[in-house]
Amino acid sequence: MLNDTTSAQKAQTLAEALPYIKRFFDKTIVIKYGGNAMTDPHLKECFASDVVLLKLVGMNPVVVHGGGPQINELLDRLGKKGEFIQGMRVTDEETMDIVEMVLGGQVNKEIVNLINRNGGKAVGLTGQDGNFIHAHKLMIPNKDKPDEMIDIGQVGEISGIDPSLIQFLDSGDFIPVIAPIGVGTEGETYNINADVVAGKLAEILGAEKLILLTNTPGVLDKEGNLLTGLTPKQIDDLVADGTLSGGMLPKISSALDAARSGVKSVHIIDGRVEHALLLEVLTDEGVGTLIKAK
Ligand SMILES: Nc1ncnc2c1ncn2[C@@H]1O[C@H](COP(=O)(O)OP(=O)(O)O)[C@@H](O)[C@H]1O
Ligand SMILES: CC(=O)N[C@@H](CCC(=O)OP(=O)(O)O)C(=O)O
Repeated sequence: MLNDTTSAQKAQTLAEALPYIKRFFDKTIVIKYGGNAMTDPHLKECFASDVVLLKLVGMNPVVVHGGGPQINELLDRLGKKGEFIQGMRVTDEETMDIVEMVLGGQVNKEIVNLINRNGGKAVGLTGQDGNFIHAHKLMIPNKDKPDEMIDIGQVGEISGIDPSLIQFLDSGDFIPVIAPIGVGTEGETYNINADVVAGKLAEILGAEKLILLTNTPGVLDKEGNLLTGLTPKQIDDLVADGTLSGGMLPKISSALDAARSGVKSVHIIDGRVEHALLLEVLTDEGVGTLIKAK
C-alpha cells in the first residue's frame, strides 16, 4: 500500500508532466537510439517503455537506430577490422552484407521486440521497405588534398525520403523503428550513418523534436565539461580545433542541419541515464546539449 507522501509525489509528477503532454500532443518526435547507448538490459527496457508512454499520451515517436558497435562485434568475430573516416564506416561489399544483417536483422528486431514487450506496436523497417529512403554513393572530401574525394565504398548520402509510409504508421497505433539503410536507383543498398537518417527524417516529417541518444552526457568541451547549448559558430570552432571528432562529427552536422531546417528543438543526450527520454520530453530539466539554429 502506498503511503500518502509517495502518492502525493506521484500525483505531483504526473501533474507537472501534463503541460508537456499537451504541448507535444500529435507532434512527431524523432528519436535516434545510438548503438553505444544500447548496452545495459535495464536501460533498454527503460528506453522501450519511455517510447511506448510517449505514444500512449498522443505523441508520434519515430525511432531511428544505429548499431556501430554491434557491427564491429560481428566484424571482429569474422576477423575483419572496422575502419572509419570522418565518422563514416568504410563499407566494402562484405561489410555491407554484415551491416544489413546486423542493422536490418539483429538490432532492428531486438528494438521492435523490446517495444512490443512493453505494450507498444512497433514496426521494423529499413529504407528498402516501400523504397522510402533513396540514396546515392557518398564521396568525402580529402582534408589533406582539398580537390580530391575519398571513396569509402557502399556508404550512402540521402537523395530523398518518402514520408508517406512513416506517416501512415504514425496515424495508426504503430511506432516505426528504422534501420539506416538506403536504396539506390538500381536497387543497390547503402550504409548510411544513423544520425544522418534521423536528422533528415526529422526535417522531412516536420518533427517538433529530434533527440539523439548517445553514450556521453552530451557534447563535451576540451576539459570534458558538458556544453548545454551550442550555436553554429561554436560548433565550427569545436570542429576546427579538434574538440569534436569521430562519431560526433556526423552527429553534430546532422543535428545542426535539422535545427536549420525547422526542427524546433534538437538535443544530444545521454542514453545511459535511466528514462533520459522522458526527462527530455516531459520535464524542464535540461539534459544534454541543445543544438541551436543560430
Ligand atoms: N566533444 C565531444 N563530446 C562528446 N563526445 C565526443 C566528442 N568528440 C568525440 N566524441 C565521441 O563521439 C562518440 C559518440 O558518437 P558515436 O560513437 O557515433 O555514438 P552513437 O553510437 O551514439 O552514434 C562519443 O562516445 C565520443 O567518443
Ligand atoms: C556509414 C556509417 O558509418 N554507418 C554506420 C551505421 C550505423 C550507425 O550509425 O550506428 P551508430 O549510431 O551506433 O554509430 C555504421 O556502419 O556504423
